[in-house]
Amino acid sequence: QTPSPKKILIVYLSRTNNTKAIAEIIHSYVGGKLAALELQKPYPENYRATVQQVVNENETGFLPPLKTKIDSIEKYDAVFVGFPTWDMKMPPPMKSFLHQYDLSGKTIIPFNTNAGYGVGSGFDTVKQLCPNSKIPEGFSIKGGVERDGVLFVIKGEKEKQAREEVKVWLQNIQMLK
Ligand SMILES: Cc1cc2nc3c(=O)[nH]c(=O)nc-3n(C[C@H](O)[C@H](O)[C@H](O)COP(=O)(O)O)c2cc1C
Repeated sequence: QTPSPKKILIVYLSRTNNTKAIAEIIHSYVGGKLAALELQKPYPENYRATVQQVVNENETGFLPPLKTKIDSIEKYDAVFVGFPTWDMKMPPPMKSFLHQYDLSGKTIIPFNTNAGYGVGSGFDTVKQLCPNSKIPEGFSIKGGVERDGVLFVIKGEKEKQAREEVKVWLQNIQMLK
């Protein structure tokens, strides 16, 4: 595969590594820089406590401060943004990222993993928070079900299948020649 000539950044949030695995698959096709979003104050280990905190943050519109800093965002033409579905929405830390950096004029490409309920309002929120960006069709795939103790699943056969689906998607949105 010929990588796209664009300068690419792949930013992702991942708690149990499923979204990270998709980020790495995308990276294997398009190259560029990979960056994990880390928080100044990480979420609790406990799933239920995390869900409760996220529900509260969504209610109040709290944007958790990020530890991750992206150097010279202006040099990137295309920014992939990957996040799990949390509370059927975009997780607050990805909202922090999209608020903090000026992404106008860039192509912003969303991707997602979820427990089988889909992306919810996550991709719509990308459109709302990046009104001056070009936003191609996003990619979403079933990942883990932490509620039921199912954590990392993008491995083995599932990883192979995800790799094929990602390739078709990247071709459709013309990020792969
Ligand atoms: C706080 C929290 C809330 C979640 N809410 C949802 C949800 O509303 N719908 C859904 O399908 N999955 C939900 N999930 C499951 C994750 O989206 C799924 O496990 C995803 O693959 C995790 O990605 P990661 O491994 O990159 O962290 C939630 C997970 C967490 C931790």
